[in-house]
Amino acid sequence: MDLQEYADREMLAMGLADRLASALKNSLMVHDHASFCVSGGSSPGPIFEILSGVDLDWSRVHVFLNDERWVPEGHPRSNTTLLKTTLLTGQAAKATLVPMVNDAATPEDGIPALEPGFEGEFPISLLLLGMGPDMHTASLFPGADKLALAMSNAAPILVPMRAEGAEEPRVTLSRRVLSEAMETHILIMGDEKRAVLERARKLDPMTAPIAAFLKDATVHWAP
Ligand SMILES: O=C1O[C@H](COP(=O)(O)O)[C@@H](O)[C@H](O)[C@H]1O
Repeated sequence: MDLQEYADREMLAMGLADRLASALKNSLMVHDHASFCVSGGSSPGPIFEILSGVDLDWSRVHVFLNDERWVPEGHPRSNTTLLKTTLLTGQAAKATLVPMVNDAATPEDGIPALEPGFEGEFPISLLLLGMGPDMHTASLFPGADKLALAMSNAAPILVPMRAEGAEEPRVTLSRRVLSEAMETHILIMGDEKRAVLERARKLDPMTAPIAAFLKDATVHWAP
């Protein structure tokens, strides 16, 4: 694991946005499109806002989430709404969004129509992950009902997930497709998450799902 520390959150947002933009440009030099898989939640908004103004060929970038909360678009907890309002505006409005939610009643009902949208997106060119204070990443929550399936080598692309720590049913990309990404960055902020990450490094991925991604990742942290 490579750790990149920043003096504050503003420096982190600028530094990480710059790293992600460079990685996308490099990927577009050698591939017809870049698949950019991003986290949701409360942390990445400022990075997305900076990235949305970067001049690159967004028309060749396919953007999708690590995971989604099974809520309608426009809901305050919708990761898709976060993406649409912070990243997919300005220059980046030309990017293609691969949907991770639809109007089916449950993730189980919705997944069959969503999975074909991911054809041609793997391996992921550039992966941005977050981490919750319970060591979950994407919607790979410790103790979740389908965690064993989602962490297995035989996992499908998308896995429905329910967990005590999650407020609503979720859909998540499986560990298999996330861990094959060409380049991985992890965003964490605050002393609590830093301490949690240090603990996670010593644990197995079924207890600390973020541990499955640390080996080849760059972790970006600010107080
Ligand atoms: O629920 C989620 O949580 C994690 C961490 O989010 P944060 O609010 O603590 O930054 C996020 O990476 C994931 O995409 C999201 O669905």
